[in-house]
Amino acid sequence: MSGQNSDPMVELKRRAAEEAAAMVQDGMAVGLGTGSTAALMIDALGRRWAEGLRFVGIPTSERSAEQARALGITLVDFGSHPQLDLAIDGADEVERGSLDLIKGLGGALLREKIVAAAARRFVVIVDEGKLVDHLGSRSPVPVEVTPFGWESTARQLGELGARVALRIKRDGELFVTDGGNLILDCTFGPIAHPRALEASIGHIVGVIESGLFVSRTSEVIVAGRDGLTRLVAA
Ligand SMILES: O=C[C@H](O)[C@H](O)[C@H](O)COP(=O)(O)O
Repeated sequence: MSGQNSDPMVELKRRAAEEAAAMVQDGMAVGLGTGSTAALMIDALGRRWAEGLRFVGIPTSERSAEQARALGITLVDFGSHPQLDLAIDGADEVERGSLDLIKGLGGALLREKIVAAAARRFVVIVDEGKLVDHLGSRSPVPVEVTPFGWESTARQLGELGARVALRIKRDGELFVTDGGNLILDCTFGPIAHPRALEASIGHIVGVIESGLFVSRTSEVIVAGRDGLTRLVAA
């Protein structure tokens, strides 16, 4: 994930990632997101670590833990750090205005949501293609469910109006999360009331967590062709 890339959008994402990484200060406890954009941010933090910055990180996935460990970053857990100063992560969709999110196309939504909920500030880094007027316009809502009874859980998600697909990897194997669970990708189309939908999904037995992140975002750094824009929730 590190190194230079000639794709101009990757370069812009790298700048957004560096801007977010610059928010980390000595002594902070920092949530480390998951995905291609978050990986650029962890790389940027690795460079700052090499220059002498010292902080502790809680990773949102085994992938991010491995990357951070390889860079020498000290990792901790919630036992010693139940509250974080800052969490930085990517997203699959960002709703203009509210800055509500869909996350979890990479399958890390549960740990990401726990980390975001534990952080005083939650900063999101995306390219401009992730901005939408209504969540669900392009992305399904990933829902993490227990393997036991997933078919029944899927049926109930379908009753909320979703087209439900069990996530399968390219090699044909089941996608299993870091927590040993399954993902149901739920296509609702444009979502008029994300908060109500998040609550309805959360009430279904067998659901562990959904990828709807409502009222959690402090700031979004958007990488666009015209440069970086910082958005704060309306
Ligand atoms: O589970 C994955 C995460 O929610 C990612 O933050 C999200 O999928 C965005 O990833 P990327 O930066 O690779 O588009």
